[in-house]
Amino acid sequence: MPTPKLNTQKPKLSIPIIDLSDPQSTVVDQIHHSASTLGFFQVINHGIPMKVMDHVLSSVKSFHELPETTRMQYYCRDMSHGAGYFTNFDLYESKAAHWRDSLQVRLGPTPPEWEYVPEVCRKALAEWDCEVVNLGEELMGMLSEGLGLERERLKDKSFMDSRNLSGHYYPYCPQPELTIGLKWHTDPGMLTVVLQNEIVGLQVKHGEDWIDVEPVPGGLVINIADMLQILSNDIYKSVEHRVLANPLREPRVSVPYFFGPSKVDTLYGPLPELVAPQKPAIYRQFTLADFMQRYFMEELQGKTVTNYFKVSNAEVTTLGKQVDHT
Ligand SMILES: O=C(O)CCC(=O)C(=O)O
Ligand SMILES: [Fe+2]
Repeated sequence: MPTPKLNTQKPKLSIPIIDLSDPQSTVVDQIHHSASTLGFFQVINHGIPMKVMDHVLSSVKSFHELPETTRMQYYCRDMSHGAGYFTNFDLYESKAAHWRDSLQVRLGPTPPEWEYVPEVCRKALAEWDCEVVNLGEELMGMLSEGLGLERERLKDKSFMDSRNLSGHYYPYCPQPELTIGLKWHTDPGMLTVVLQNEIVGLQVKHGEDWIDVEPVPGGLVINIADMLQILSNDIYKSVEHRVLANPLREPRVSVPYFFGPSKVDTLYGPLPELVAPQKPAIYRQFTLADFMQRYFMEELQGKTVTNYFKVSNAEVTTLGKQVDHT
């Protein structure tokens, strides 16, 4: 009898789907587990009506499908009015061009000048902002609890008052293997909530593998970003992700909504509650201005920014303060 072949293939990992209508304590555990491992999860039964989600996706899609001359009225590569539209957002800096167009809107702390936001999207995006702010606070509350902190701790405005969204459009790419939709990166802020249509493309790094984030009807993708990894002293993981160029005729539409801090001169670092002599701070303190400057520098060099702010072994710290060896 032939010996049965050992199945050496690894089981296919998938991004967990968390049902927010499950009992709170289960949800907190599941969110804590996903945030500390893959750094990504999806939520369903989050309370945001499907109609609102569909409206956001369809209005973003409509904008990107307007005649070029109409779209170009909104073309703007800086965010001085709180809105911008650009093809290949990092065209002037990146080594590889991205096969994607993006509409970008800053929602907070200062609202956009709405006349600079494409008219077809105004209503849907304003409505989306209200819904996602609530969901974001809810999630932050549960992420706080997962760390054994007061529910309100991470909901603090100083961590989440910057709110931005992108309306990405990934059109059909004739040679998808030769380019990318969006290069690998980590998100700089605290937490990202991604609404995506039914076209797959987003992938998350896990070891040497890339895991597809399969679209789930009514689901929203949540990922931990760099600042939250740092604040949690590496308990939560900000994980690299990318989007493949779209090989399908149907466009891929996605709307990530980014929460983060906004005060450029406030000091950030691991929360003192999460630092103890046996759990020293992994990161030093820094200002948001330092952080953002580094984010773009490291990105250009193909590195993640969090490494840059790590305390070197010689300067192990306790209670978030540098230990003075002199
Ligand atoms: O398009 C997506 O699904 C994700 C986009 C993304 O990762 C980003 O804009 O940071
Ligand atoms: Fe991202």
